[in-house]
This record gives sequence, structure tokens and C-alpha cells, in this order.
Amino acid sequence: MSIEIVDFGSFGLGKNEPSAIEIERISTEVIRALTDIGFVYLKNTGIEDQKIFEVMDICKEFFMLPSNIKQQYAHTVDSESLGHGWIAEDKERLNPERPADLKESFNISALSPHVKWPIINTNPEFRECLESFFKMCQQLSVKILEVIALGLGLERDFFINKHQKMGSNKNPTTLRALYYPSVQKSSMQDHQIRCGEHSDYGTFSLLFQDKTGGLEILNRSGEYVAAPYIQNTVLINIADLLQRWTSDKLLSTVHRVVLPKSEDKMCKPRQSLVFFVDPDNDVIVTCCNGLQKYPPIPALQHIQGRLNSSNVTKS
Ligand SMILES: O=C(O)CCC(=O)C(=O)O
Ligand SMILES: [Fe+2]
Repeated sequence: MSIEIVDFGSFGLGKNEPSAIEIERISTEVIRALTDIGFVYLKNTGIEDQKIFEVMDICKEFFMLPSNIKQQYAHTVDSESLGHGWIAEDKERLNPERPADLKESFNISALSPHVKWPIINTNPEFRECLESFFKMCQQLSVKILEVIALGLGLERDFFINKHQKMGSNKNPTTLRALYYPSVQKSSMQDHQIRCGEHSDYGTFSLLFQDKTGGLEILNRSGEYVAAPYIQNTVLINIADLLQRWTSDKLLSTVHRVVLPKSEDKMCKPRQSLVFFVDPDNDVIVTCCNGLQKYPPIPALQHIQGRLNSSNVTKS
């Protein structure tokens, strides 16, 4: 089973409401893919490849700085800057059974004046570039929340109402720029990979990757299949809270990032950008189809619990 590609062009960024037939086509196709495999490629979303690669290039300038400089922008968790900042290599393992992931990241959640930003003289400047990309992802996510609600036969603003505070400290939604450095295979620990097996925690994620490859998803037959870069698309995957919200109709699929299988002793670096969409802090997730398959849970409690358990020093 391969991941479907759905044309989102008529409802992409900057487009007004398409016809009723067209929005029904999009929601039916999206829900079918998310029910079968939990991942879908959206084509023509209005977030162009050129923009994505520009953001990645600017992020790379940051990742190339010496660690002692990046350390000044290290991730801290407090009420104003929830999750904002740099996370060094060896700090996270998304699968606790494996050694630390071979990656570093820069995270932006609250677009707050209180958080620290590096100045690296890029054009546009790092902060401006990431904040504007955050807003584009947020706008696209609102459209996707609408499409999902329609496809499930709910009120069209059912999910939008629960994601109104993205970009503030009242919602943990995060844009994460990832850098997977080049790796000398001989220096790796046993069973170490770029990003361990996991499912995402919140509502859904928008995933943008470079052309290096390595992302794999676990299909229903229990096999890992590649989810490669496809031109002019955004890869969407359902996360745990939306699976629970829909009583397991939409699937939060396990995925990972492995090193290319080539014989080369050295693997080249890889970059990706992930926009993790989460509900507002005060949302209680209650099954939306009346089945009551799971008891209600506070969204933030679930997300914080999962974030804590991915931290190498705490597990
Ligand atoms: O880098 C990627 O392609 C995927 C990363 C990922 O799954 C995550 O950070 O949750
Ligand atoms: Fe993920």
C-alpha cells in the first residue's frame, strides 16, 4: 500500500472556498488516505518548494555555527517560551530502546517577544524567515483541520475551534527545523539511527524533507516502507491525539528516519522541517463520534508526558 497524493490546489493558501463538490472530493480523498495509512501527500498547497528550500538553507546557516554559540539559544521550557530553542545532538531518542537520535533541531512554538533568537545575517533574517514560515504552516493547518472535520461528517469548525491559539503560549504547536549531520558509519553506536521509531503526539504534522531520503513508515503489514520527497507536496501524518479523538478511525502511524543503505562509509547530511499541530492547552480530547472508546484526556498533559519521555536524560 503506497501513500496517496491528493491535489489540494483549489483550496491551497491564497485560494478562496472551492465549490461544494470540490471540497467534498478533497475531504473524501484525504480521509480515505488517513484511514488507510495515516499519511497523505498534499499537492499544490501554496507552500512552494522554493520557499521550503530557502527556509532549509537559512536553517543550515544556524546549524553550522559552533556549539558554544548555539548553546546560547538552547531550548528551555518555561511559560513564555514553551519548547523554543536549540536541542543538541545526543539529547533526544524518540525510541527509548535505541541510542540517542543522530540529529539536532531548532524549535519555535510561541511567537513571543520574550524568546531569544540568533542573528546570522541571512536574507531574510533567521527569525523573520522562521516566523513567516510558521504562519504559512498555521494557515495551511487551519484548512486541513476544516477538511478533516468535513470528511468525518462533523461541523466544519469542530477542530478549528480547538486550535485557535497556535503561535501563542496557550498552544504547544511547534515548528521544528531538523538537521541530521553527515555520519561516518564506523563511528555509530549499535542500533543507532537518525530518528527512532515513534508516532507523533498531538493532532497532525506537516512534514517537509530534502531529497536525501531515509523517512520510513510502518504499514499495516508490519513492514517499513519509504516515504520519499515528492516535488511540490507536503506530507501530512496523523498524530496520537487525533487518532484517539476519532476512536482510531484516523491512524497515528509509526515512522522513523534511517541512514541511506549505500555502501559508502560516509552518509551525507539530511534536513527536514516539521510543523507539529497540537490542540490549545485547555482542550480536553473526547471521542468525537459518540463511541466513547477512550475516556476524555487533557491534550497538554498527554503532549508533555510524551515530550518528557523522549528526553535522553529523563528516561
Ligand atoms: O525528519 C523527518 O523526516 C521526520 C522527523 C519526525 O518524524 C519527527 O521529528 O517527529
Ligand atoms: Fe515524527
